[in-house]
Amino acid sequence: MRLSRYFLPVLKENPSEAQIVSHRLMLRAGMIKQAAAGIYSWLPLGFKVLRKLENIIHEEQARAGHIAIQMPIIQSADLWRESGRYDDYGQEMLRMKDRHDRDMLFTPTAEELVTDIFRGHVSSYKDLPLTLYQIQWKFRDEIRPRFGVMRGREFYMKDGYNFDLTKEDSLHAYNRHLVTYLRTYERMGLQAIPMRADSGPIGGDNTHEFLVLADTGESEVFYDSAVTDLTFGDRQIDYDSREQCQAILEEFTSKYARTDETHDEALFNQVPEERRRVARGIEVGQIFYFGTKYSEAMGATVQGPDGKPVPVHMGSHGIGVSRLIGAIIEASHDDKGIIWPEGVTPFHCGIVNLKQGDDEADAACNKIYGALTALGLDPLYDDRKERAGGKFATMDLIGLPWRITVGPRGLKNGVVELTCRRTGESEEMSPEATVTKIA
Ligand SMILES: Nc1ncnc2c1ncn2[C@@H]1O[C@H](COS(=O)(=O)NC(=O)[C@@H](N)CS)[C@@H](O)[C@H]1O
Repeated sequence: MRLSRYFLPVLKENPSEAQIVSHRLMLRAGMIKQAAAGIYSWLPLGFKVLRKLENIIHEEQARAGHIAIQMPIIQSADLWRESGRYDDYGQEMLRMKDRHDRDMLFTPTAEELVTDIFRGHVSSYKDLPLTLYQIQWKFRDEIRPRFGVMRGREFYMKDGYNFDLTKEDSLHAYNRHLVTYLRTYERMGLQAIPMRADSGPIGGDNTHEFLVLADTGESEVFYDSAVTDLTFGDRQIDYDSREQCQAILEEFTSKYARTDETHDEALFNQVPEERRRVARGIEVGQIFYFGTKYSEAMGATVQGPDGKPVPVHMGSHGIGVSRLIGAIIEASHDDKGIIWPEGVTPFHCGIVNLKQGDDEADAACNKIYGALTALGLDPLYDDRKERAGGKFATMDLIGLPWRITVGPRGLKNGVVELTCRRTGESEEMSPEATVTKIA
């Protein structure tokens, strides 16, 4: 992309309404623009990152054999009356009436809707196991939306729902989701620690939240520091193997790690004192097992092996996709701006022309741009007639992992400068060498 033809409305000043660094940087880098309290327009740079996160989530859900669907964002209240949640859900639910005066609502989550889809089409245990998921906008009328996309009212969520014949089968689905989440977050450059949590309005008594440690996190967490040494890496897991998925659950959740809602001081004191940590975290996902809570209420049964109807065992599993962008920035920034992990960066590298309009410099930039694009990499070429300092400041602010700086002086010696955003280190090399180095 050439910056002269892009739409990147960066801000020079820190917006006064931003209280945490991710909110401040998302506004300054021209990623979002507030449309109303807790509701944002996603501008090109932010929207590009959102789609990168979506792609990673779809890949990891497919790897686990979960099937993508798309459910509506406006739902009928009737389904929620069947489960009894229409009244229970409280003021967070945005309710409305259509022109025929029918009660409708803006989906805060979709257990009822997906159960209705299931009960209408699946009737035999032979069709199980089945996990359906979507990545879809949600609305929760938070009393105090704040911190930008971190606690919005309209937000983007991956929500997945598993349907199984027995509790054991459903707990395997739970473990399988834990495995996919560990790999998903690591691919985004994050360490998200699974912690015992409270199930809240979703229900059930078995749930883990995934938290990214951050001083600005809304959740208070208590954990054994040994959990921060755990990494999933590129393990090859057989997602159908109960033993392998159970072993991952035990490896990543046997040490003490809990949110304040489930914290147990006595248990915590059994952790060696030098390993006890109290901190704050950002909840970027949660997985639940809630048995037959919705299937019994809504008559979602299958014919069991003995021919008798069995209400299916279910769980639901969410990832806060828009919140993740804030979490990644909280975990990866410096005083000059964002530092995108390579797996989620909006552009692979920036190209800065120090003398736009100079034939040799322009030709070199176009050549590098063409070579990177031919390799499937996505460069952002700052071809504006702007002084170097302003171009560097923009590149640092938007946080691309690499910057290639091209100027007439360097070219006379056959070199350009390659700078790594994370370390700030620069190295002179030939234009061809920079392409090879960052490909
Ligand atoms: N107000 C909000 N703003 C941004 N992200 C949110 C908000 N509320 C929840 N989330 C994100 O959405 C994730 C899933 O939400 S949840 O309530 O825990 N789970 C569910 O809704 C389940 N139905 C998952 S299918 C949370 O872990 C969090 O990362």
